[in-house]
Amino acid sequence: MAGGDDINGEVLRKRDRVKRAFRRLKNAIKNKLRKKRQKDPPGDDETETVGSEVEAVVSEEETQRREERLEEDRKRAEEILQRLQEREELERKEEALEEERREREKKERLESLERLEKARAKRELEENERAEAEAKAKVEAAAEAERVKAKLSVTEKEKEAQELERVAAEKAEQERVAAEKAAAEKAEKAELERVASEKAAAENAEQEKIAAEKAEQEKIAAVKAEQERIAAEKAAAEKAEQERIAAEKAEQERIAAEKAEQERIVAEKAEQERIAAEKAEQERIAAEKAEQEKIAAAAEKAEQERIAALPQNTVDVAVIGGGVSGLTAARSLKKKNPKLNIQILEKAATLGGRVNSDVTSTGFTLDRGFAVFIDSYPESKKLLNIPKLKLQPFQPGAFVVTSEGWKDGKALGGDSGPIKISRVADPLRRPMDLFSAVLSPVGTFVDKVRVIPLLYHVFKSSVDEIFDEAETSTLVALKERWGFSDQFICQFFAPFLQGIYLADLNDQSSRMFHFIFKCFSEGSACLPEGGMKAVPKQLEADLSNFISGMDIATGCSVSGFEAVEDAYLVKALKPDGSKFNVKADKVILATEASAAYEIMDADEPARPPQRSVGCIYYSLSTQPPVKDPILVLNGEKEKGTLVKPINNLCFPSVVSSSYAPPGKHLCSVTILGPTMDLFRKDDGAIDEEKLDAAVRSHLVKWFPEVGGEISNRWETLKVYDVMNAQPAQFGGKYSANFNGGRKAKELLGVELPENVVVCGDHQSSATLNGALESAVNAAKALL
Ligand SMILES: Cc1cc2nc3c(=O)[nH]c(=O)nc-3n(C[C@H](O)[C@H](O)[C@H](O)COP(=O)(O)OP(=O)(O)OC[C@H]3O[C@@H](n4cnc5c(N)ncnc54)[C@H](O)[C@@H]3O)c2cc1C
Repeated sequence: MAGGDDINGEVLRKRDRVKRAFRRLKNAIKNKLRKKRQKDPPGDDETETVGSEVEAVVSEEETQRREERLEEDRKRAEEILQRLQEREELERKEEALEEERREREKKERLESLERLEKARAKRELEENERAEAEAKAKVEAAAEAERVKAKLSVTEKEKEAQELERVAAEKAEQERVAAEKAAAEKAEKAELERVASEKAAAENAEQEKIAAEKAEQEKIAAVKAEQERIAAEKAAAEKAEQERIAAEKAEQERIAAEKAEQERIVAEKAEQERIAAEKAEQERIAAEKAEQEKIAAAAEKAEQERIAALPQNTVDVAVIGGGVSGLTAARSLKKKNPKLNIQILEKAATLGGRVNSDVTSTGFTLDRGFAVFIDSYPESKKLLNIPKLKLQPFQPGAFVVTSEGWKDGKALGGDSGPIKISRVADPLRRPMDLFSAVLSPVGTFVDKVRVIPLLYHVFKSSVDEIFDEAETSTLVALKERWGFSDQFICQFFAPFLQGIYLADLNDQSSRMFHFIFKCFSEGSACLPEGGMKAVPKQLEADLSNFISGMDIATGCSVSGFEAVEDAYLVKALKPDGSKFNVKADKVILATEASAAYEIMDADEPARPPQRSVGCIYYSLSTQPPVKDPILVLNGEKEKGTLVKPINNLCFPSVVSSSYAPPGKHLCSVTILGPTMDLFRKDDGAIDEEKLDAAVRSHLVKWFPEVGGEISNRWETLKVYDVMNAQPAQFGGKYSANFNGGRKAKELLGVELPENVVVCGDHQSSATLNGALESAVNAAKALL
């Protein structure tokens, strides 16, 4: 029995242990749940926080975008709120599930406990029943034993019966013990089974508990994971939100910066616009001012022009051009009618035109191109006070430089021979030269004889008769009419006449040849004291004798004239560009032909070609190589080349000492226009150094005895390059003529308006005489 109590006690202890274990498990679960709730309380203020943060970053300045953002924030906040509510709901559901689970577990445990209690009660009951059965069996066995004993005592049989009874009792006892033992074993087995079952149940329960705990843990882990997920989600959402806010903030900052930049740009632009507007305004004001000034200036200019257009001088006659023809025309008019008011308008700074000279600072007089005054010019003799010019004559004839051999008037050819300088004499005027003239190597003896009929012809013929003759070229006249040899023409006539007419003998008129030969034969080539400018100076001085009514304006270039009322307004410009207008009843055009065409704004149907010439002056401190006042001609066959550029030369200071200061001499070298052109540079100017070198080299060949002087000591004073020196007057429509042969009312094919006449060498002959003559005719025509 004691063993059975132990078993029962053990079962009860085990049951208590199981109960305690369940209680601990239950409490542990409760604690865990409570702690979890304390640890993760539901976050009610999240929405507010997010909302406030959202609100905090909202910029007041963003209007539309801000509203949009607010709307987005609001939606986002709602989403978050909804998510939180969902999470709360989820948690509530989880709690309910948890509660339900707990209830279910509790119920299961209670049921389990009830089952265990019932099993225990059943087992107790069975134990009791078994104990009662055992006790009953014992009582019955005792009663049987008593009955057997009672029977044995009666008889042997009874003894035997007793023995049997004892054996039976013993057997029964053994059986009882065995039964008890079996029962005990059975009970023990049952107890063991129960214990085992309890153990198994406990283990099962423990495993279930562990499983439940594990499940709980898993659930907790799941919840935790879910919470973590939610937290992560929340963190991610928060992070995303923060990032979004940060991005938004950055965006806002960017926008703000952009806005600030835009504002700055706008402000800058506005400033620029303001400056530009200011500038434009200033420019407008300036332009307005400029316009006003322009208007004022234009008005002033118009006024000036109006005033300028008014004639500065109102005269009877305006003479355009202050060369010898213009001066002579004015003087002729004044002599005929001293009451006339005359205005001379001259383009250049000085009067005289092509007859002019410069005086150097060292006292040399340089005519602007070699020129001579021929004292036998008929018009000069009439118009000028010849003695007053203090003319100094050249010796008649010339020195001629030759270098080639000739035979019977024909060139021998071959190389140049030795240089010879020979005199070509005029034995009629210098009988002492007869002998040398005959012996001179220049020309043949026949040539010297043939000069006599030529001289006779020009002596006996008047100028009119000469100009009435049939006109040929000079070359034709020399060769065919007078029969001169090539040698004589080449050595004498060519350089002599080309020096006067600046053109080939082919391009010179036979009339002009006869005329000039007559003048040279009857008179002398002279140099006035003080140079050729003495001629216009005398004319100018004559004009100044007229006390009134004679105005001379130099530096006034006439551009044209127009008829105004019954007069002409002659328009001129002063050197400073200001206008100088003259109202004149009558006009004399006394310019070169080209200028006259321009002033008349006329076509130039017969504008004559112009001849040009060059001249280079040297100063020398020693005696000149030619001591006579004579012209030196280049009689070489080849002339007018780069190495033989000289056409003729003279020493003016030997003719007239006034041309050079004391102790000095002046050498004048003439180079014809075509030869000058050989020394022209690309810009048209003369390469003076090159020309000078060539001339000096040529001079050294002519005068080798003073070659060193020429090369080293002669000083170059000036080079004159005279374009438009003379109009060509042969071969064209308007050849040279004489004594009013050409009307002063017509400018080489251009009819002139009423009260306008023209004069100048182009109207007569291209000489000083022609210019004077044309002036007289023009004056006559005007009055
Ligand atoms: C280098 C040289 C050597 C000469 N040698 C000799 C010689 O030895 N013997 C001889 O007889 N002749 C010689 N002559 C020729 C002689 O000098 C001229 O035939 C003569 O001077 C012509 O005079 P002119 O009045 O007709 O013309 P110019 O003397 O030319 O006078 C014309 C004037 O008009 C002016 N003029 C032009 N245009 C205007 C304008 N728009 N408005 C106002 N004024 C204007 C000019 O400035 C000039 O002063 C030589 C000429 C030159 C150039």
